Order: sequence, then structure tokens, then C-alpha cells
Amino acid sequence: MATKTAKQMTRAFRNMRALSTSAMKQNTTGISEIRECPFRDMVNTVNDVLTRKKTAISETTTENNIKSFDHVPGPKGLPVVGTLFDYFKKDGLRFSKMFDAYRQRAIEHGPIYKEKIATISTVVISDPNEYQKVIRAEGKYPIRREMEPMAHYRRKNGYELGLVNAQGEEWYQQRTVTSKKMLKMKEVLDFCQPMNDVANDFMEHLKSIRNDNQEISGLEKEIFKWAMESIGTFLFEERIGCFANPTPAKAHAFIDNLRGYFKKMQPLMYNVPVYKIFPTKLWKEFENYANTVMEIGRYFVDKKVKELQSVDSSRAKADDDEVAFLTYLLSQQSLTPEQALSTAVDLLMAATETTSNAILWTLYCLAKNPEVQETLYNETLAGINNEQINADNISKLSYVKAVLKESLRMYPITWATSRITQQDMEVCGYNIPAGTHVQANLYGMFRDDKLFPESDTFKPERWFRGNMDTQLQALSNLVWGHGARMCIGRRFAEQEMHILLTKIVQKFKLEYHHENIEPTLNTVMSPDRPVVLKFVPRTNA
Ligand code: HEM
Repeated sequence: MATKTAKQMTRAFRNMRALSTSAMKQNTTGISEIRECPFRDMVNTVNDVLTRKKTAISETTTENNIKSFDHVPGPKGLPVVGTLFDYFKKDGLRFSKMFDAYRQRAIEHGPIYKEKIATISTVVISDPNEYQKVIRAEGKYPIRREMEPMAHYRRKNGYELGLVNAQGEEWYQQRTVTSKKMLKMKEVLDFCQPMNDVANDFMEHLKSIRNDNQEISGLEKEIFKWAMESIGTFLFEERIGCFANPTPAKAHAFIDNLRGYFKKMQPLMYNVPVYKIFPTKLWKEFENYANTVMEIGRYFVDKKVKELQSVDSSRAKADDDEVAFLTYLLSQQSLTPEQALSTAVDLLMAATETTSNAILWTLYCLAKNPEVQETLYNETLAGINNEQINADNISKLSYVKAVLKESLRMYPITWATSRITQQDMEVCGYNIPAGTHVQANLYGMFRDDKLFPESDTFKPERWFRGNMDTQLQALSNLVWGHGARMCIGRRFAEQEMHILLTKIVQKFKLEYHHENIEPTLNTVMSPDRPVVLKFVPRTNA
């Protein structure tokens, strides 16, 4: 695992030296200033695409009987701010409930509508067949709308954008390097053992933190620790020790700050981005969280860099397949050290908030549906009775896979997709010009009874072969995005979640005795109140 070719080591060391130097430079020079229009990045991305591919909308309209873009229905807004004030009215729409706003708008305006909220213009599609056209038209470099506050923070502070926000050739290079490790089935299956170890330790941890009523207060934070330990083990090739009592200070700070970071990012993403001109209170809070997240992310990466520098390169002999993730990333000539750092931090951030919320929702669904929980328990007993889960037996977990899919359908962590079209196209009978921001209304589709009968009921069986047509099966995958830019952590995430869920139901019966939980957005879809579950030990566990 820790060995590599001498050539790779040389490259890695060169990168590491550069990484340490640039880190120092950033610390001493501080924040870089903005010299241009604060909205330039957003405008530039769209203009670039438009310049490349634009054709006259009016021509298309008359030639093919396709209605022009202007005719796409949608809520009427005011000049400049668009529909922004709809989100500030008493009892109006809420940024923290955008998934609901999209659903309501779609019910009102139909399978395609357009809306301008301050500086964000979007076209929302709620017909899975029509959205296929967007998927099929994706080029080699799909463009997702950047997460503006995150990208602005990185530009302002001289950091690389990283895999999540980079575009074009720059994105492609980082993606190609990263996917070799993250999307290869063998590489991910090899990670079963460390995932089992983390999950086993988490089970012990859960036992120890239950109160007299067998409930766990602050379960969110505890599951976050699991998610961080799990991705940390993959990225840094060592255990962070998140389950120790007390939690290591760095891990503790990372968890607290990352949660704050995602919470503050949500309102910043939709509001007028005045923070680009002067630092609002909200921006300052976000920036503080971001500083700590970057600093701690950098600390973990630097720690690994120092360790690698102390390895005797003459002993090392291995190819890319055998070296662990960060070692591999740092040794890639096609990535600058800063790009490697930003991508590693992106993975750490993207992996924790998403999987921990997905697990929380799934546990909640299981607790609310005891019959489903029993079926799942019986399946795991028949397939894997307290054994380690490995590459051979993981295929027996078909029910746990259906449970997770169903939970992601009801509570899609990412509730809408995002693409900027790169060519003119027809959708729902309208011309959509190149450079338009288009989204699939995932939450709206997943909760549509016409597509998913009894859509508000948790029914994992609906995912079984023969129970659902293949197009709807494909629709469920959209929670991971699509095409060349689909979630790079999907395989990793599914595997670690399948393993943890199996272990939890084998050991505990879950109960929930409090008020119903509703979704809210902390960037990803999260429970709107503490998930106070009861973990009752199984007698044979
Ligand atoms: C429940 C778990 C998760 C869900 C639902 C999820 C969902 C998504 C979605 C929808 C996207 C956008 C894809 C697109 O635009 O087509 C995405 C991108 C991404 N995800 Fe995940 N994700 C999850 C877990 C993870 C994990 C565990 C990691 C890292 C190990 C990760 C890393 C990333 C990265 C780096 C990107 C950007 C990829 C790119 O732009 O090339 N995600 N994720």
C-alpha cells in the first residue's frame, strides 16, 4: 500500500515541496483582491458557451415550429431582482425549502418553467423523458453551475477551484486523475475491509453514547464523525480517530465548521451576491467557517506530505494501482500541488455532509417503517450474519440497496441537477439556447404520484426488478448526477452506506418517538430537527 516507483516518488516530492512553499506564500501574503466585476465569473462562463455555440433563436422558431425561449412559462418577476421577493414574503417561498418551491412552481407552470431569482436564471424540467435530451447533449466537458460562494472564496484567497468547481480542460484533467482511483470497482471493493473496520468501531461508539432511554442526542454529529473517519481513511491512509473520547480537536473543529459552512452557503447561493462587493455579516460567517475548513483540510494533507517525504524512495516499487489515494494524487504530473490539495479538500467536504445526511434519512425511514426494518434485518441475517462484508458477499445485500435508493428518492440529498447547455436544443417544445442553466426537478419528480405511485410512502420493494420500468430506474440515478460529471464518490458512498446500514440493523432495532421530521436545505437536504432515534439492542447481537 505505501510503496511506489522511484519515478513516482520523485514526482511526489517535487509536488510536495511546491505545495509547502505555496502554502507558506499564501499564509504570508494573505487575501488577494478582486479587481474586476464581482459577477464576472458567472457571466463569463455563460458567455463563453454562448459565443461558441449560439444560433439565432428566431430562425429555429419559424423553421421547426418550436416555440421560442421567451415563451417558456414561469413566474413573472420584477426587473433586475426577478422573483427574489417571493422568497421574503411572510408565508412565502424559502431558500431553505427550494425543493418545495420547485415542486410548487412545476405544479403551477407545467413540465418546463423558467425563473429568475436575482442573478440566477434557471429552467426547471419535471418530465424525465424531456430531461433525457439534456443528458444526451452533454459534451466532453459538462458544465455545472458553480457553487458561487465556494468558488468566490477560493478565488479570493488564491486557492485552486478543485474538482467541484473547475470547468473545461482544467476540470477534465483533475477528473481523469481522480476517477482512476474512485470509479474503478476493484479499487472501491478493496476498500471493504477498512470500511468494515470503521463501521465496527462506530457500532461500539454508538453503544457507548446511548442515554438511559437508549436514545442518542446529537446523532447528526456522531454520524458525521463516521463519515469523516470513513473518507479520511481512504484519503489519508490512516485513521483520524473521530470516535475517541474526547474527539481529536482537529476533527471536532472540522466537523463543526463544515456543518456551519454548508448551512451558510445555502442562503448565499440564492441571494444577490453583494458579498462579492463588500463582506456582509452572512459572508463573514461563511468565510470564517471556510477558513477553518481549508486550514484543517490543508493540515491533514500537509501531514501526509511530511510522512511521504520521510519514506525512503529507494525501497519503493509499485504502480498506480497499489498506492493509496493521496500518495497517488500528489504524484501526478498532470496536477499542480495546489490542484491536488483543493481536490483532496473537496473530497473530504463532499463526502461528509452528503453521506451523513443520507444515513440519517435512511435510519429515520427505517425507524418509521418497522416492517421494512424487519425485512431488512432478515435479509442481512440470511445473507451476512454478523460477518465482515467483503467483495464476495456484498452482492447479497439487495434489500439494503433498495432501502437506500428509496430513502434517496424520498429525501434526495441533491434535490435538483444542474447543467449549462452547450448547444441549442428543443425541450418540451421550446427552444433552449446554448448557455442556459437547466435543472431536473428531482424532488418534484420523486414525489410525483404519476411517476411513483404512493410517492409519500417508503416502499423499497418498488425498486425490485420487474416492479418498475427501466426509465424510472434510471431516473433514480439522477440523485448522483449524470454523464461524465456524475458524482465521483458514488461507488465509495454506496458501499460505505450499505456496510454501515447492514451493521446497524443487525445490532439494533430502531425506533422514533418524536414529531415528524421535515427536510430543509443546508446546501444538501437535511433533517429540520434533531433525529433522536432509539437504538434498542437486538437480543442475538
Ligand atoms: C449520498 C451521497 C452522495 C450524493 C447523493 C452525491 C451526489 C452528487 C451529485 C448530484 C453531484 C453532481 C454530479 C453532476 O453534476 O452530474 C456530485 C458531485 C461530486 N461528488 Fe458526490 N454525492 C455523494 C457522496 C459523495 C462522496 C462520498 C464523495 C467523495 C468521496 C463525493 C464527491 C463528489 C465530487 C468530488 C463531485 C464533483 C464531481 C465533478 O464535478 O466532477 N460525493 N455528488
